[in-house]
Amino acid sequence: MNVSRETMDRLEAYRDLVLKWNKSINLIGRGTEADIWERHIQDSLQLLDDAPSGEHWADLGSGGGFPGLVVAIATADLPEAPRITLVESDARKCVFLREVARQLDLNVIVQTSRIETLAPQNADIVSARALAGLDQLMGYAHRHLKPGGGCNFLKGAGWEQEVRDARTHWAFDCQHVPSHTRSDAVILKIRGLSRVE
Ligand SMILES: C[S@@+](CC[C@H](N)C(=O)[O-])C[C@H]1O[C@@H](n2cnc3c(N)ncnc32)[C@H](O)[C@@H]1O
Repeated sequence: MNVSRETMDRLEAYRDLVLKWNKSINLIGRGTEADIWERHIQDSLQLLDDAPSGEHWADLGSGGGFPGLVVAIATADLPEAPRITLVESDARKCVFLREVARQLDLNVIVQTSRIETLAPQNADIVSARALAGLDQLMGYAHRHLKPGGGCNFLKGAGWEQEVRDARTHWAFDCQHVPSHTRSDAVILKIRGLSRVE
């Protein structure tokens, strides 16, 4: 996707910080370092279609910041950049996330917390990648979504079965968009999420 020179500079600075900190904290798999641009950054940028200005976006289990911090960087220059909350239980990863936000001057709040115990975030959009199966993910997201809000999940192979399984406990509309970065992956856009009684 096309991004401005300023955004590209920030993304490159973020990439360098991930690679530097990855020597001491497990932010991304070592085997994916050489491929960080496509495998992690471009992968996360795919969610940008759903980052309208002025909204609250909560990214669950952010790890090293994928996809939430990438969305924050790519929207930083919008007149009303979305407010982005990164939820991560690992305190060391949160130190990293805060340091990136400070260095790149991002509109980001980092919550060092388990998703299940954090006060409801009332988010317009909830995102996650590589966190949990869809059924469990919906339980996490439901707690933090405002009425009418939606979920954008990056999902790998097996996503169709996950959607079928999740329908046991959840009612929802689901659109899937094929990933540009991985042939077996999709972006799942979930709307109208409610618990099946
Ligand atoms: C496999 S990593 C994925 C990280 C990132 N989303 C990515 O795709 O690179 C999952 C992350 O979620 C965090 N996590 C797992 N369960 C959590 C929970 N219940 N509450 C908060 N964070 C959690 C872990 O500490 C870890 O950093």
